[in-house]
Amino acid sequence: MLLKFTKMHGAGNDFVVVDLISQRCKLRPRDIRKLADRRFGVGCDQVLLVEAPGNPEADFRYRIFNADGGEVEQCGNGARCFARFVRDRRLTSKRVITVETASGMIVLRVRDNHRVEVDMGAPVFEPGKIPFERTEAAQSYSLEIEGGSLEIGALSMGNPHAVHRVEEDVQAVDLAHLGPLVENHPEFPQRVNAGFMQVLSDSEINLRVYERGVGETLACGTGACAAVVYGITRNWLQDTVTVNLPGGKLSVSWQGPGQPVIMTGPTAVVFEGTIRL
Ligand SMILES: N[C@@H](CCC[C@H](N)C(=O)O)C(=O)O
Repeated sequence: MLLKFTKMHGAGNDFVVVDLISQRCKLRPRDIRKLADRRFGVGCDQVLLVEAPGNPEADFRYRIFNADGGEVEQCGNGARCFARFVRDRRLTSKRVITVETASGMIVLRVRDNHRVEVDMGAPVFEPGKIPFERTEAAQSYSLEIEGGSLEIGALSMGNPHAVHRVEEDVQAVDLAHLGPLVENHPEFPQRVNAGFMQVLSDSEINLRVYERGVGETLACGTGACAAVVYGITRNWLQDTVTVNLPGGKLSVSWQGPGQPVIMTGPTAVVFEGTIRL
């Protein structure tokens, strides 16, 4: 089977985007892993599928697969690339696009200079909905790791996140070691994306994210939203924050509980291609 795709990235978080409206094809987990493979395939953190919506209120259905082949609920940087893709391919001419995801509807607003603003919806703190095996929601939790404890914030941005604040330079964190310990912690039954944030001021943070099903990424949009929300709930941050990630900058705003998180950032097309699966 020959599959057409577009390789894109948002602040270095890279994607293989596949239009399943104009071409018919059923991708199995092993096809996803091959597309994501940086040596034997195209290479990406996530494969994004553009499909016709099931819900009449949506313009498209947006499906997301991590590099390990698992389908997940949400991807913020991918959402921006999704908006650019459907406009570049003339699947829509709208600048405000509503998409259906596994965790509900999100709204994408196309701005100038290939930037897109995403309304990610409100963060969810109830442990059962993250899911996180604690009985009550708290501002922070102590997570047992290798006999010690790590203070984290835990919340869902449609997908699960744990965020830890470091006092030192975030580049000094041994993410290759700590990331998998947090990602696979038994109290997160569906695993978790693990963010490590350094607060530079009340409006700027540095962030590194070890993504569930991927490993360290150059940027994680939902991870940036989760870190800013956690920082605001702890009174470390004000309502609009610049997030510096290894691959670029995102802007995240949140007005407080029940309000949507708004994330803005860049999109880029790297190349288009065809692959035999
Ligand atoms: N890179 C994404 C998040 C992708 C999904 C994540 N790895 C998960 O398993 O939840 C983003 O930009 O949000």
